[in-house]
Order: sequence, then C-alpha cells, then structure tokens
Amino acid sequence: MKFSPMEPKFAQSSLLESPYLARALLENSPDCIKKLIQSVLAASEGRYQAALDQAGLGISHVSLTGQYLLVSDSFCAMLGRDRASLLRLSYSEVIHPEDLPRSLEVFPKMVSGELQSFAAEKRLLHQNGSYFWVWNHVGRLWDPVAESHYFIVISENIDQRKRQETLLKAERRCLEKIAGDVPLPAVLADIALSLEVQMPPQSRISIMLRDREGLRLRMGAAPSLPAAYNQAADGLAIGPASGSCGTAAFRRENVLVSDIATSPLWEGYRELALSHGLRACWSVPILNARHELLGIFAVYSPQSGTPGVEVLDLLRRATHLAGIAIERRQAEETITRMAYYDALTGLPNRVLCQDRLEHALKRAQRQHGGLTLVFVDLDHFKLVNDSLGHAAGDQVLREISQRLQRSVREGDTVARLGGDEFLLLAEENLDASALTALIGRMRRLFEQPIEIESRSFLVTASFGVSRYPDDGEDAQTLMRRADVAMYQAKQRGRDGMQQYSPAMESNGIERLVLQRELRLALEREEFILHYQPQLDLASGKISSVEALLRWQHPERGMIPPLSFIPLLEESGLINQVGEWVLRKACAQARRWQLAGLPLRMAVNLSQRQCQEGNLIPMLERVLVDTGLAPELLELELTEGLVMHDPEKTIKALRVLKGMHISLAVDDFGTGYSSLSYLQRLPLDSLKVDKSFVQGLPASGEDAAIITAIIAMAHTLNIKVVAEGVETAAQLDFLRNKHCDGMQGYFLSRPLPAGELFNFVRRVPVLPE
Ligand SMILES: Nc1nc2c(ncn2[C@@H]2O[C@@H]3COP(=O)(O)O[C@H]4[C@@H](O)[C@H](n5cnc6c(=O)[nH]c(N)nc65)O[C@@H]4COP(=O)(O)O[C@H]3[C@H]2O)c(=O)[nH]1
Repeated sequence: MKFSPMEPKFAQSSLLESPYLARALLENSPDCIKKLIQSVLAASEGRYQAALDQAGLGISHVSLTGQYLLVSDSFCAMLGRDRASLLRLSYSEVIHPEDLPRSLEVFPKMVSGELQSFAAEKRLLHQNGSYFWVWNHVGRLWDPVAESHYFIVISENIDQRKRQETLLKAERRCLEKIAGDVPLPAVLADIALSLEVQMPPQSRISIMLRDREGLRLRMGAAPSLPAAYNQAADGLAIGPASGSCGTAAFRRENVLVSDIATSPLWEGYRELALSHGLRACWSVPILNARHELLGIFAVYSPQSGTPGVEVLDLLRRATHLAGIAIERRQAEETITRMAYYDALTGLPNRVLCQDRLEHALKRAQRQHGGLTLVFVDLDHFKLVNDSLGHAAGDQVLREISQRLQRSVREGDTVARLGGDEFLLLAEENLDASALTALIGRMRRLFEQPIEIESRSFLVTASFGVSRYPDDGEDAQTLMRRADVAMYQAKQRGRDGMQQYSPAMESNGIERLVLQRELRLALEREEFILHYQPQLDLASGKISSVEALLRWQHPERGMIPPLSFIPLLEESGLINQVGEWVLRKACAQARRWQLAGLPLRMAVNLSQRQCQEGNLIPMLERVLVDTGLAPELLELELTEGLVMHDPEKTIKALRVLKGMHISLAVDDFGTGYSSLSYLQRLPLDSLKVDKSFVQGLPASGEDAAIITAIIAMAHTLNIKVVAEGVETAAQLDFLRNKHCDGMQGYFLSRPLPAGELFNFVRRVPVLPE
C-alpha cells in the first residue's frame, strides 16, 4: 500500500458527501464505484493524516522494506525535511548507523508475530546533518488492501533530555578525572570532546590556558583541531585585537566572531584560520571566583554564524567545568611549589636542592663522575635590609637570583638555601681553571649595580667550593664543607672565594657554622626542654624542677647547652631562645599545676637577657599568656651576672621580687661574689656549684666551704640548694648540715616532661 500526499479537496470528505455516490448508485458503473471507493479511502486517509499532524508526536508508517509510507507534519518538522523528500527516504537512511542493527534484529521478530511492539531510544538524522535523540515506539499493523504488514512508528523527541543526561554524565566523568590523578591536558581534552558532540555539527573546541605572566595563551587541549593550527595558535598574545581568544582573554568577556573572514579582530590570523576551514569562532573566558583569567574556551565552526542560547548555555557549563579543572591543578602546583621552591625567588629551596644533590651524587657514583658545589653568601646583606627595608632586600635577592640563574649552564641547579645564601650545583668535578672561570663569571654578575628606588647599589658575595669525590662522599658533608669554605672566604675579607680544605675544619669555622645553624634551630623547632627535679630536704618532697635546654641537631644528635649557649649569647640569639625557654617552661608548669602537681619551675637567665631592657615586660607577658602564678616561677642567675653591674642588677631583681618571682643564684662559689653583696639582693636561694659537692664528704676543704655557705646564707634568710649530688654519702652530709635542698643524678637526671611527671608522682618522698 502506498500513501500519496492528500489533495485538500478530499481532506474533509465523507462517503455521503462524495459526488460519486449518486452516480454510482444510479449508474452502477464499475468506474463510478471505483472512484467512489477511492474518494472514500482518500477522505479517510485525509482525516487520519490530519489527526496525525495534530498530535505533537512524530508518526510514520514504514513498509517491511523500510520505506516511509506516511509521515506526520511533526515528524517532518523533527527531521527538518518536507514530506515529499522524506517519503523518498528509507528508515535505514534516517537512523544513526550505530542504532540500525538493533532495529534490523527486532523487525523480523515483529513480522513473525514473536514481538507485538518494540520501544527504544534512537538517533535520527536531521536535515542539517546532526543526529538527535527520539524515543521510538514501533507497532505492527495489517494493511488489508495490500495484504501485508507495515510498521507504525511513534517518535518522541527526547533530544533535550538526552543532552542534559549526556552532559551530566560527561560532567561527572570530568569531575572524577579532575579529582583523580589524570593530567590537566587529558581532562581538558575530555571536556572538549564531550562538548563537541553536543554542539552544531563539525564544531571544534579548543581550551587555552593563560601563561604565568598573563601575557599569552598556551594550548591546553584541542583534540579535534588540526595539529598545525594548534601549534600556530600556541602562545597567542592576549590583546585588544588578537583573534577571538586573545581578545576575549584581554576583555574577560565573550567574543563571538560570526565570520572570521570579515572580523577585524582576526586581522593577523585570518589566513591561518581560513586555511584550516575555520569560519566562526566563539570564545568564552574561563574565570575564577575572583574574576581572574584562567584561560579561554572556544568553539570553532566551519560555517559563519553566531551561537544560539542553547549553545551558549552549554558553553557556560563546560567553561565552568574547565575552570574547576584548571584551578584544581593550579592549586596542586602551588602546593608543590611551596614545598620545593622558594616563594620569593622561585628558585629550588633547600629541600629540593638536597634532593637534587642526592640524585646527582647517585648518578656521579654510578658513572664515576664528579660534582661541584658553590656556596654563595651575599656580603653585608643585613645592612641592605636594615638601611633600606625588607622590600628592598627582597628586590636585591630576586635580582641576584635571576643573575645567578643566567650564569649557569643548563642542567646546573641554583637554589636559595635561605636568607642571603644560595647554592650552585654543577654536575661535574670542575678542575681549577674551569672553576676559576665559573667563579669569574659569577663575580661579574655582582659587578653590575642593582637599581632600587632610583639608587644603585653594588652587592658583593663570598663563594665557598666543595667537590665530589675530593671533599666528601655524601650530600650533608659536601654542603657543610662548601659552607665552611665560604666562611673561610668571608674571614679572609669579603668578595672572596675559597675551596674547601680539611685544615678549615678548625674550631673557629665550626663555631661560625654552628652559630648559623642555631639561627635556624628555633624555626625548625630543634630545641627541647628537659626537667631536673629538686628535692626539699626538710619535707622530703620534690618541690621544684629546673628547666634545662637541649638542642636536637638533625645530624649531630643531642647537643648539651654549654656547647651552644655561649654562641647564643655571642650572636644575641639568646634573647629569642631565652624567651622561648621561659614560655615553654611556664606553660609546662601550668599544665602540671592543672594536673594536680604544683611544682615551682626554675629557669636559667643569661647575662645578656638581663641586660636587655625588655626583660620585665617580657616576663609579665609570658606569665599572663601561660597563666602561671609568679610564685611558681624561679629565675636562676649566675654569679657573674649579679656581679657584672651590681647596682643595675639589684634594681632589676627588686622589680622581679615585687612581682613575687623567686630568685636564685646559680653555680654559687665559682665566681667572686662577696656575701656582703648578697645581703643587698632580694634572693630566695643559693645553688652551690657541683664542684664543691663532688668532693664531699671526703674533701675537708669542700666540706668547710659548704658548711660556711649554709651558715651564712641562713643568717641572711637565704635557702641553700646543693647541685650535682650523686651519692647517698653526699646527701647525708648535706642533710646533717641543714642544707635546704638538693638536685643531682642521685635523685634523677634531667628528664623529658612526660617522664618527669611520672617520676614525681611515683616518688613523692625520698626514702630515708
Ligand atoms: N655531673 C653532674 N651534673 C649534673 C648533676 N645533676 C645535674 N647536673 C647538670 O648540671 C647542670 C645544672 O644546671 P646549671 O648549673 O644551671 O647549668 C646549666 C645552665 O647554666 C645552662 N643552661 C641550661 N639550660 C639553660 C637555659 O635555658 N638558659 C640558660 N641561659 N642557660 C641554660 O647550661 C648549664 C648546663 O646544663 P646541663 O648540661 O643541662 O647540666 C645541668 C645538669 O644536667 C650531677 O649529679 N652530676
């Protein structure tokens, strides 16, 4: 059976209205009867077609051979074709090739009656070449005239919903990739490909990224654009007339160029685009929440034109997704950079430098090669900072780091180790002449004045060199020896260079190196406190503890205080470290107090700390901050300190006493303090130096001194504590002489906080 397009005159006809009815009845001629039947049939088809056209659904009749027999208006509209052209097509020409096999499988089953109906999602070809999704419901009908089956297909356009679904799926997939380890270009390529299938046919997408300087766009992903085009577009300048993308990046707004052939923005790039068949380009900036440019999302089309609302909406969503991907990767890069690169200069930091050195060492060991390390330290850099301010200091460091980078060969590492120190790592054991050439090159970098705030400065540097394998086998040793050599260079006058030699490992250099490491120790939290208990001999109870500083050096292990406190004093660092000790000890005492263990905390004060004008306010601040009652704090002063400037000291001590802080003189007996001064000092106790205790009880002289000290101190109402008590005999002697307190290994060594707490709780009273 073949339906032909209805003529309008039949559209409203019925049997009764047929002009052939009367004649057929009257004439009873076969011709008339045939015409009557035809007119009735045509009328019925007309009504059927009208009914189909009224329905919003696309309806079609398809023969068993797949030919369209009848199509509704809305089906024609769906496919963008007129009825005549559609009726010339077959079902297999309209359905997506991937969706056809399933239909071919099912149709015979429907013909045989095995299946009555069948429904599935299919893609149909629009006249413009794109496919769209429909929900097809197929039923089987019998044509009594043709005496054959045919199919009736009802198609509902579900393209919008399907696109949304695909888009959501693509978004989810991209988000999973973003969250995973997938590299950014792969994520962006996925976003581009997912969007291309949603776009008008033959659309091609590119995603470009803003470069670090914000001057150019780098190709992020453009999987469907020709490679030659991508190559040429990579590095596109961001500017007011720089194609669609460069301009959109410049304006930070959409730039929708409908025809590249005529757009003035494409002046310099027209030929390139047209030669690759690109005619329209719609560029959308990818911005973050702070409205900063991350990149550009662009759709290229081979036809001129502007995007519809739907396309713009899709673009907006895809741009958002690309923004998330870029920002996430940027955040990851920033975190990595922060861990391995110096924020100020962008150079590798100490961690990365050490890592590279380790790797270079392994390579050198494998290949029997060599390494050269040049430690660079700016001369008098502190002066720049102090006189011009830190911003100027930063500028100098940035300038120097750029110059150093320019002076080295590719493959060499320049790192900033901290402050004004840099390290150059060259992966070969440079001989004397090569080394002289390198240092000469580096020196010349410093001959150029640095301009800051229209003033020019000359900065010089000192260089220390160590080499593998000559000067060490491991990274730590090589770095330290380059450092030692640099100090030697400094010692010999600034602006010099020294190569490491074992003779340099003298005390002086060691001290300087230690001093520098001490500066970093606070930052790196290498200091800790141990606590030694003090026993009150009258009550037999532990009444107080002394806080004793320790330095946990990363390479040298635990360093005792007497090896570094003089260095702290020398460098002035003792004030900072002293405040740290005080704060830490007071906070600890407060914690013990809250835990039901109110122990007095004794803290050592150095001479330099006492001479600083801000000791009293600092103490007040620490007590307030930690919440420790001043009665639970004791300050231990050395004899030397008291005697240094007695008048000034007396004044300061009176203030401290007024604050209810206890005061003790430490190492008593080793200095020259006369007891007459002591009576002018508001002291609570004297701590007799361990050198007098060690001879007890055998040494008559020590016994006599201690007996005299105890007697005199008691007349001045000052308590006496013996230090360094190591034996029961010493303790007995002291008890007999009415010494007030003792401290020493016999009771306990200095302990970490946790152990001290357990110790005191376990041994509250010393057995007789
Ligand atoms: N042979 C022997 N030694 C004993 C015995 N009992 C305790 N000691 C040691 O004697 C020292 C007592 O501390 P100090 O006289 O204040 O002497 C301290 C103190 O002057 C100074 N110091 C420690 N921590 C600090 C601090 O935080 N600031 C300041 N300015 N100086 C500190 O370093 C000095 C040495 O401290 P450490 O090495 O911890 O040495 C401690 C302690 O471990 C014993 O029975 N036998």
